[in-house]
Amino acid sequence: GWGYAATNGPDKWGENFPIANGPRQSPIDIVPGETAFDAALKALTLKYDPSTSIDILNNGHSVQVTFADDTDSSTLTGGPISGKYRLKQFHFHWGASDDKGSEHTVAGTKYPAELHLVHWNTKYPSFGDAASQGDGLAVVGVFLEIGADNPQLQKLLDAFDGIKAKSTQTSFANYDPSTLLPGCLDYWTYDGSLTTPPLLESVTWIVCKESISVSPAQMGKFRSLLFSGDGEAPCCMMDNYRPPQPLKGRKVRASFK
Ligand SMILES: O=C(Nc1cc(S(=O)(=O)[N+](=O)[O-])cc([N+](=O)[O-])c1O)Nc1c(F)c(F)c(F)c(F)c1F
Ligand SMILES: [Zn+2]
Repeated sequence: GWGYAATNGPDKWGENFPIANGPRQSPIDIVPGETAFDAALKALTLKYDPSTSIDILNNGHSVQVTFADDTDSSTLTGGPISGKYRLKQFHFHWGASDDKGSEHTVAGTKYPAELHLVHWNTKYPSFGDAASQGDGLAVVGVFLEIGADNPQLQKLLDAFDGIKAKSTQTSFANYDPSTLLPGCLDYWTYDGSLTTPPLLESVTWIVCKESISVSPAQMGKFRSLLFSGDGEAPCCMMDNYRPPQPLKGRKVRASFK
């Protein structure tokens, strides 16, 4: 299957997923001087209910926290989207060292990690249906920047010991992902895709301008997870990011001046 190694990584994904070379692929390099402020863009409204968090999973590509999405308890509204989108999961992308790891870049700057909160449009009956529609998904991206220890992140990292290997998971209840959001929710937005196979072009991307902090030791904890399964030769989970893709004429709008 696909991964991030030289043999099955981003340069090879087009062999099984031809949309990899499509017109609205993600991530992209965001160049602030080339974005357009859009006064019509609304503020983001993220309403998350901690009781909807279910479990934390090493899915072999990232660490993912999954949420119950059978009711409108944890939703995204406002921002560039119309209607209501439900939170399905959040996960991260990170590097082998602190000088890389994010998927989106800002005028070429790479951050050590990037958080993705994946939501689906409730005008469709399920996540799977939404994922195949041009307006089906909305992913909020938050950059992690090296700085002080982040206590909210630490709750997550403390659960990693039970999910080191691929396809392991443990219950992870009462976690409020809004504690991972920056204080200011100014954002850039553009039409894009999933950044992992199946690379579906169904994502409205909402990338926060402000980052949250992560300490070097906390970054080390992310890198202690494994791509490999129990009983396989251990392979540290790192550099699980796709590099920026061609903009192909797309406009990036800013919610702020
Ligand atoms: O659920 C998905 N979550 C997901 C997205 C991204 S993402 O980086 O592409 N993203 O959008 O943030 C990264 C990771 N991850 O763990 O690294 C993920 O687990 N992907 C996904 C899928 F697996 C399918 F088989 C499918 F049919 C579909 F529609 C999907 F959308
Ligand atoms: Zn992602």
